[in-house]
Amino acid sequence: MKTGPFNPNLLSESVFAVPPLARDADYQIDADENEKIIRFLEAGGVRSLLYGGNAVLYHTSLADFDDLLGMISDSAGPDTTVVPSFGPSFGIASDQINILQEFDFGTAMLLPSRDIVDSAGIATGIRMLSEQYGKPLVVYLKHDRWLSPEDLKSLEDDGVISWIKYAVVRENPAEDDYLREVLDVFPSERVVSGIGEQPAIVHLRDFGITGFTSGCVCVAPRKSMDMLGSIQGGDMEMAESIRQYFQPLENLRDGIHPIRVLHEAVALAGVASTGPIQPMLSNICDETKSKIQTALRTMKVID
Ligand SMILES: N[C@@H](CC=O)C(=O)O
Repeated sequence: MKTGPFNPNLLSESVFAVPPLARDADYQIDADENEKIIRFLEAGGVRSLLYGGNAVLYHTSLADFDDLLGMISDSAGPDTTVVPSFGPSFGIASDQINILQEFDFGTAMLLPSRDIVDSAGIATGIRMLSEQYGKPLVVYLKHDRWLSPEDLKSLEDDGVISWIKYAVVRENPAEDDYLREVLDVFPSERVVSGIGEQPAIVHLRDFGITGFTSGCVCVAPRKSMDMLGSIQGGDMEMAESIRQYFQPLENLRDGIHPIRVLHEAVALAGVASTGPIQPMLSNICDETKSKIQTALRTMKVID
């Protein structure tokens, strides 16, 4: 794993893969299977990994968190940057920082929660957690106006934000007043589109933000990296064709459940055996599996 302070220049150099987390039959983190996912991504050119929602870290125990950090530190290649996520509750986040401090990650992302929070309180939480960690944190904007632009600006002025994952889902990503307000107070070079390939062209081309995160990259890393390169090189026709390439799987994720479908898709694509998913989620049924196989065939990921 690449260690040392997080370098924001990396945000434009690789798609940020957001992998599922493989577990064995006893629900323990399966280091071998997770390493297969990491090697597959690295072989496709990916150099940035974000363990968060798709790894269901919202529900992880402190012991699992420790195992996870050990596993990803050991498994990621020397040129691969890894960002783990923690939280979402303040108390758990604070306990997890004690564990994070035993490892050499450049930053970590606070998972968002919509319940029992308000903007000023979230800002206080981010400030205190960053101070405890001694490093700036990744802020995950998943819900509209979760953090006001004023609070964001004051956090940026205090130097506690590493970068922002912007993932507020809009029917039309081109119409997004909150994203414009965020970009009025925070540098676009440190904002990453956080909803996969589908809104990435609009976010990068029209809003000028930097890179994108993706779950689907875990079944076709080279394609997703090519999409990033096409957008950056101004070949929007190619970028659009790759966006459409990912649609069959993304449509299933949108229609059923993005995390549960990705967890199985990675297994059905033959990348690694992902095993049982972390409770409070459940593995998908056979009917959904066969829909995923059809999508993967359309994408030519499997025969
Ligand atoms: N939610 C997106 C990007 C990751 O955060 C996905 O899973 O594709």
